[in-house]
Amino acid sequence: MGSLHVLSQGLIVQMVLSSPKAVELRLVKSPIILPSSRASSISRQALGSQAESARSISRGTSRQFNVEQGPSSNDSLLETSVVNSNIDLVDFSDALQMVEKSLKEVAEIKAQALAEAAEWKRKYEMEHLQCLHLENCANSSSSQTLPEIKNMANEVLELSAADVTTTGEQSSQSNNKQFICSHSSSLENPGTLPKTKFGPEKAMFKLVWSHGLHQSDEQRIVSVEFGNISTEVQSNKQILLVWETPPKSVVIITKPNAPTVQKLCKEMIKWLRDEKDMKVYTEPIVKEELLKESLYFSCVQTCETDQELLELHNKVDLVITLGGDGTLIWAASMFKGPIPPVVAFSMGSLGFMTQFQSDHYRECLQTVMRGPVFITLRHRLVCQIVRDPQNMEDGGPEVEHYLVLNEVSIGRGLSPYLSNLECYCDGLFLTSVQGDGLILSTPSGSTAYSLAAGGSMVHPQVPGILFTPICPHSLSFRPLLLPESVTLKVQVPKNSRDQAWASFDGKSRQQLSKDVVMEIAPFDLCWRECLSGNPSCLTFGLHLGSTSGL
Ligand SMILES: NC(=O)c1ccc[n+]([C@@H]2O[C@H](COP(=O)([O-])OP(=O)(O)OC[C@H]3O[C@@H](n4cnc5c(N)ncnc54)[C@H](O)[C@@H]3O)[C@@H](O)[C@H]2O)c1
Ligand SMILES: Nc1ncnc2c1ncn2[C@@H]1O[C@H](COP(=O)(O)OP(=O)(O)OP(=O)(O)O)[C@@H](O)[C@H]1O
Repeated sequence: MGSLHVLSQGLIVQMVLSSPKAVELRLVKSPIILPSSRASSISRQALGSQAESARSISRGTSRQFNVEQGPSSNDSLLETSVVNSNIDLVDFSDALQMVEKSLKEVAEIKAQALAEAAEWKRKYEMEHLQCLHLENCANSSSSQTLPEIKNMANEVLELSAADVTTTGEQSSQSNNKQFICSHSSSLENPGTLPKTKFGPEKAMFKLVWSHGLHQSDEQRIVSVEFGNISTEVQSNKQILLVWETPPKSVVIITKPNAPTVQKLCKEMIKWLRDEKDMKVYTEPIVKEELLKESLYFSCVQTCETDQELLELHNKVDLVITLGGDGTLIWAASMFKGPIPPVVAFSMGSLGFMTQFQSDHYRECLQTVMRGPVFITLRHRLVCQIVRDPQNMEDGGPEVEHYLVLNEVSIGRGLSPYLSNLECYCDGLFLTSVQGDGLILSTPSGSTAYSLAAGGSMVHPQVPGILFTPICPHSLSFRPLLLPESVTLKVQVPKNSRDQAWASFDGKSRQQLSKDVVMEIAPFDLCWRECLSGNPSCLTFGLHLGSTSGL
């Protein structure tokens, strides 16, 4: 059988492959320490002439070394064997590299297959859930629950997710980019648009992991299942949005009653229409104001009905906000499902989430429209208020739901008493909050009200729900950071002295009396959207820098 010599710390060890499964190690000469310079010069000289014979050894042919002759062997014999050992090591290392490369290829193919399988599973599950939901609807017209809302959202997605495929197959196309999703891969002929329910004006884009400078920074998606992406290592990467077809339509959301904002809005519309040939949407009230100024603005599109507003995400490629954080929150609240990428220009007082300078809007929009650009994916929470119909006096809706980008806050309102809120996490009793109230916040909202109440600042890429008490009475209660997968329930107990009030991103105050239950869960369309490759992806907070703002 074959034998291989290894020089290790001055010892020559012979590895003898005595049978296909057994390797025997023999110490054949010890200790011989060659000066490294000498050994390497011998190696270099010998490499050319010995290479072929060494290769034949590594291939398992019959060449043998004479070093076993023992102490009587002369120096040149030893040097030759050392040289041969080095050459063997080179070949051995080459072979190992080939094995490693093959293993990597196999792992990549496996990851692609897993991703594909998971996507099919996800589609099957979505269809299954849809069927269940339709059956439920047919069986009863009872009040909606949170999972039902999610199902409805999924239905919206399913409608939108025709003709799309996910990541895997494209990943080999680029050496330094890993696809998260694409929604153009089903296009057989790149010149034709896919048969989706989106208007032809909707642009195509894909999301890719942005790699660092080093090859070792590569991330691989190993599992793509029901809205969850698992990677081999934790993601610390920015995500790149790459346009596959140029964006063609934008909606501009403006802060009201601000003359500078109105002025810029007009200027921006003209630039987008005349120089970029873009379709521009605004809110109806903004269009009315514009038309008072000039008939030129009759080209501006708007959403007159609620239904049109619901479908806006299918029509626009970008959302532009002109205002402060409040305007960005307002823009988010307009979209009940996915949100197209948002470019937020700072024209407010603080502008924590509005990082683009309005003075340079042309350069900025040009860069965004050209792509690729970094994006931050931000999650929202869906909050549902469920009222007991028997205790309802005014015949209002039994179930109401709200989407928040920042937080839902529950407080004592004008009541002089401590508020008392029973909190459950995934159905299990968590705690009873006694104090001024409680804030349930997203990582985006962690820098807003929650921060003022002593909560931690959480980077938007860290998934979680912040559970922050407001002025807690008990010293034993502290802010918590919960996983984003949980569903929280908050209830005013029967023995509470007064009712509570909930507000959503600082708006839409709702009374929470003792019969009311409030459920809060992540509105997890975000990743799901990306994965399903929906062109109207819920990507949020487009930015040009390499860091996302905290
Ligand atoms: N004590 C407080 O700090 C407090 C009290 C009530 C509401 N708020 C926050 O105000 C938000 C509503 O904002 P608005 O602009 O419509 O109302 P607003 O006009 O009253 O502004 C509130 C302030 O909060 C800032 N802000 C909003 N979202 C932020 C975020 N994610 N990170 C950092 N700062 C943020 C705004 O820039 C603004 O300066 C609510 O969601 C709530 O978080 C804070
Ligand atoms: N398009 C809109 N329609 C109705 N209300 C809006 C609209 N845009 C913003 N608002 C509201 O106007 C208020 C002020 O807007 P915004 O927060 O953007 O300005 P600001 O307070 O000057 O800036 P900042 O939030 O950065 O301090 C907010 O409460 C917001 O909800």
